[in-house]
Amino acid sequence: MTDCIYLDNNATTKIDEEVIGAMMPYLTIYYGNPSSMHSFGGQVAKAVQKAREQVAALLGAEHSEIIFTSCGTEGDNAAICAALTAQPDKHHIITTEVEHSAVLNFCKHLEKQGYSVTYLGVDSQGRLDLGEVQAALTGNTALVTMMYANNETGVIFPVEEVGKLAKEYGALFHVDAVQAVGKVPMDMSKSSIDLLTLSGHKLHAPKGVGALYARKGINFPAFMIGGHQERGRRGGTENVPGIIALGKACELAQSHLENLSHERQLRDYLETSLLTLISDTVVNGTTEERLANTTNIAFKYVEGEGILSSLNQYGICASAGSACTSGSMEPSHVLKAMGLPNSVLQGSIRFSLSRYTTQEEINRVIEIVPDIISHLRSITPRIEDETTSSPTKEQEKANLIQQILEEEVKPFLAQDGGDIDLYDIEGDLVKVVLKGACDACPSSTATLKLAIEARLKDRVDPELTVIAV
Ligand SMILES: Cc1ncc(COP(=O)(O)O)c(C=O)c1O
Repeated sequence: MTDCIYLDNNATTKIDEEVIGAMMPYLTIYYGNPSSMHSFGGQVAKAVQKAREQVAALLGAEHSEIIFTSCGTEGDNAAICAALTAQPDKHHIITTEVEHSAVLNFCKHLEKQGYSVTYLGVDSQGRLDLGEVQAALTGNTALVTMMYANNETGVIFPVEEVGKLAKEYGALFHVDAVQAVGKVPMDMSKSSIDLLTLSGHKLHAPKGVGALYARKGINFPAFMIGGHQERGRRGGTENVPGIIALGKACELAQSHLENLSHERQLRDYLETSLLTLISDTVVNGTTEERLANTTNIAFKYVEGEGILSSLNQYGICASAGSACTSGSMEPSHVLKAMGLPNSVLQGSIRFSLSRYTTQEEINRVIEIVPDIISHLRSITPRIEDETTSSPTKEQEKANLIQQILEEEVKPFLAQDGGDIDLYDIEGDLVKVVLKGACDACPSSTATLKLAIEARLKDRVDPELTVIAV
């Protein structure tokens, strides 16, 4: 299928024709290596430099502050690593529960390495509480990392205010702006942001290229260690065609920033029409601080998967939950963090528009969706909100770990006069404080840790990690 009504632009975007035109010669004619000493490579190095300036211009940054990467995930991981490596004495990170997995899963990984991470929640509108950010900051906080705009709801966080708070506590501030760049004007020269990630395929450049902004003066140890490329901050021969494409895409995005009313008007028309025509329909996330191209609508009492597959039959592409989690029946972690009821969690669909979306396409969607919803509501059992919430998989896992620690490990330790003073279960990480006979000897603590870990891995989940002190 090549011809569809594409309303899934937060997942990826169509490559702009001008972008293709700019990059093609670097796939065919100008294939030199920018590191080469000869002029065939030198002209490519000049083109890469121009692209760097185009990216910098969109961000209001200096060209030396731009590091090319392979994608948003790499940018997020590299920025977080750099911030932590630059401050080896600090071990605390603040992030939010609604991040993309590129940040969320990396933070979970860092917890296993011994970092402590605070995951800030959001309210039912997907908004962050600045008071909670302030309360979480300490002198030990190395980094605050959060998204500019949410990929599922489009809700925009007050990043400048968060950055100012982070500064007060001497913490670095990284922003995952993968969804925001090209949709929100930015000026790093006046910003409180230290590190910022963007990804080419979200702004009409190809997949496989991205960029990271690192404020001048920030110690940025290399994430990928190799050659001297990117001023020694990211080794490896550059993805030249991708970089040229990204530069052009940023130039085009900059000129389009003034025309975002196109997406906004179509999005508002789509949203208002669907809410008016279909009963039991709500918008997820605040409609105040929100990306112009995104609407996340809950069609209550039906399954999102059913809606998507019906839309697909009409050639309409949308999304239920983020692209990386769709395919599983688990409701979106973003909507769950907003504390929304089951009926809303199940039937939520994200429509994300672009500058290519037309009025005719939106009219067609408005024509089709009410029929789809009324048909699905007539043939499927109504999804009700639970009065008492059943435990999630995470809760079930935590309950089993608790049971094993209480009923098996504690009696075992007690045989030698030992006990567990405290334990804490956070996802796949179990922290255990041993006491009594066990705390006298470090080697016996290490042996007990291995024994507890082996039992939990065997009985609960092989991914579990135990820290015992
Ligand atoms: C907010 C956000 N951050 C990071 C990423 C990851 O970007 P990439 O797909 O380029 O790795 C995405 C992709 O959907 C995203 O929406």
